[in-house]
Amino acid sequence: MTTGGHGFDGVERRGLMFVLSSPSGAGKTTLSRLLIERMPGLKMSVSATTRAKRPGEVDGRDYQFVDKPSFEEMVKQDELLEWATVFDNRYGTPRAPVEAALSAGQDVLFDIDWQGTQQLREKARADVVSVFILPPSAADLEKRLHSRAQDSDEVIRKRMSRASDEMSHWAEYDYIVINHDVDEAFAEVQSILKAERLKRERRTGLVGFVRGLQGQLQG
Ligand SMILES: Nc1ncnc2c1ncn2[C@@H]1O[C@H](COP(=O)(O)OP(=O)(O)OP(=O)(O)O)[C@@H](O)[C@H]1O
Ligand SMILES: Nc1nc2c(ncn2[C@@H]2O[C@H](COP(=O)(O)O)[C@@H](O)[C@H]2O)c(=O)[nH]1
Repeated sequence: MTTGGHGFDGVERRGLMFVLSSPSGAGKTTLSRLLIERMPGLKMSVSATTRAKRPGEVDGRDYQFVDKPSFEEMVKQDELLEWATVFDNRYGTPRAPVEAALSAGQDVLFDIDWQGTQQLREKARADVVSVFILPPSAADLEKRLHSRAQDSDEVIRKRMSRASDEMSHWAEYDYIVINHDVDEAFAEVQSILKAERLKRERRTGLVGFVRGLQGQLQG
């Protein structure tokens, strides 16, 4: 995968893929929206899904809503960077917008499950930074799913019964954030992104930058 661009301090670096996963309702969407609003240079990956649109969701903004045959065609044409079946629906990451953003020097934010994260890691280990969001308690998780008021009791029951399964993958992630309070969890996730942007190994322009500094010192 081609990644490239400039850091905010003018030093070239490879773009990164910033992944948030969690059991349903722990707060990925909330934190993703804040990150996109407040972190320049970060672009949201809009997934394709076969699930029904929730009230208030907008096609192309929240998801690309597609039917099953269209999803299968995307898989067949290798248009998805990763895909998985989650809660009986298909979800996948369209490849082209991610590659375009990374090539343009942007970082890309993903709200995807553990299966998708594993697939991204297999494709681009060095460029994936993964964060697992945990709820403070099971009771809070259930309360959040109800307070979102967008899923039926049956759907919420299904999501609660899958939460333990999803959570069993926590140790595969680079960072773990417990979302007690949105502002605190946001500050933690933001710090992770800021620090990862400064990692030496993805700052491809550092050698030249330091040589330039040394030249100035000698000259
Ligand atoms: N720290 C928090 N305290 C209280 N409520 C929260 C907190 N974080 C998120 N919420 C609320 O919990 C609900 C679920 O959050 P959100 O939709 O962000 O979860 P999610 O992880 O994206 O879920 P899904 O995987 O189902 O898309 C929302 O109503 C959101 O406003
Ligand atoms: N592997 C992928 N998982 C995805 C993708 N887009 C979303 N998701 C995950 O699905 C569940 C349910 O989402 P919801 O919007 O129906 O509540 C959640 O865990 C998402 O992270 C994707 O492209 N690939």
